[in-house]
Amino acid sequence: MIIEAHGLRKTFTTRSRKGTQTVEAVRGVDLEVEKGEIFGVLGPNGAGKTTTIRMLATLITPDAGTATVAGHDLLKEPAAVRTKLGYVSQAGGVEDTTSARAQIMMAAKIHAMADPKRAAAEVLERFDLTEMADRPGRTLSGGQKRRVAIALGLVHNPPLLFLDEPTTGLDPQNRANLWDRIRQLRESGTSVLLSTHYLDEADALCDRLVIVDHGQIVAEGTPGDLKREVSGDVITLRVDDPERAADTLKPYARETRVDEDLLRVYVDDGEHTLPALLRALEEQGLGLSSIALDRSTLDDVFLAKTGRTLRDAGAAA
Ligand SMILES: Nc1ncnc2c1ncn2[C@@H]1O[C@H](COP(=O)(O)OP(=O)(O)OP(=O)(O)O)[C@@H](O)[C@H]1O
Repeated sequence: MIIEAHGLRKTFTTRSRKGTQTVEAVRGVDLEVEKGEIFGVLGPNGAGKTTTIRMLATLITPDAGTATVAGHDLLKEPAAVRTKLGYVSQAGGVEDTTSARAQIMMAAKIHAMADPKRAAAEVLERFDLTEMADRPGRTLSGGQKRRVAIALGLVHNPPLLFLDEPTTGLDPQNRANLWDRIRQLRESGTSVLLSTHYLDEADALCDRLVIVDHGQIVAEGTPGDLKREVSGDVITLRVDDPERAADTLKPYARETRVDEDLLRVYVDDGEHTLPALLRALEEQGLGLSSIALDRSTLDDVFLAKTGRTLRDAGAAA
């Protein structure tokens, strides 16, 4: 196990002229991350993902809880933990005026590496950055900057890398490219803990994940397990009277959910259930304007656990 955390908590108190405001950002989080896996923390904006990562990366101290990170006690041996991890923040931390090479060499020196020049050259090559390594940071594209940020986090070859929302703001091509690079990290033996509010990212990239909402874990497992737990298929119907349609279709479904004029029907086998559903609606004289059959997604898991979709919860799914 590369991370084992129990009961992590963090409350922020801010004081302003309007008074004191308290936010319980993380409310008792347990995490177990295996060596060599890509582990995801999926949740909407403000769910507590960054706070959780920052606690595990020794950047802020938990109010309660214990953790062992890369073999060291988080609270008693923070300096030792720090030598074992790379941390790439949401903002990325790439400077505008200095070159990627200079920034990475500086990071190598901070980590007291024997040959900073060589270490920088190696990691630049690994991330296909050699060609643009000597240009000022501001001249790099969004995708290139993100690669430099990850290279900065990896220059000392840590066994564990934290990536806070690594692909936010990237176009689809750069996202796919970064996903491949994160997978390559796993292949080279690096354990990765990443946060994301993208369902497809968690689904495509993570070996296991937790879904967090309001500072708590609401579900945990492999993407496949989580989706199976919710149900096999989702039939989404646009009907005249969704509440009455839900009552009509209940006998055929594991679960039904009404979301404004949409009715979601969770079933084991959509293809074979669909004809019976259509007959039942027709018998009840319920008008139907559209129908879709999909495999359940992680958003259905989120919906089942929290009563909201990730989209409703404020994330760009
Ligand atoms: N330093 C701070 N002071 C006060 N409140 C904070 C601080 N840091 C985070 N919070 C609050 O704690 C809650 C959790 O924030 P956090 O950044 O961990 O969420 P997140 O899941 O990473 O969200 P996002 O996806 O938007 O980054 C939010 O309500 C946030 O406003």
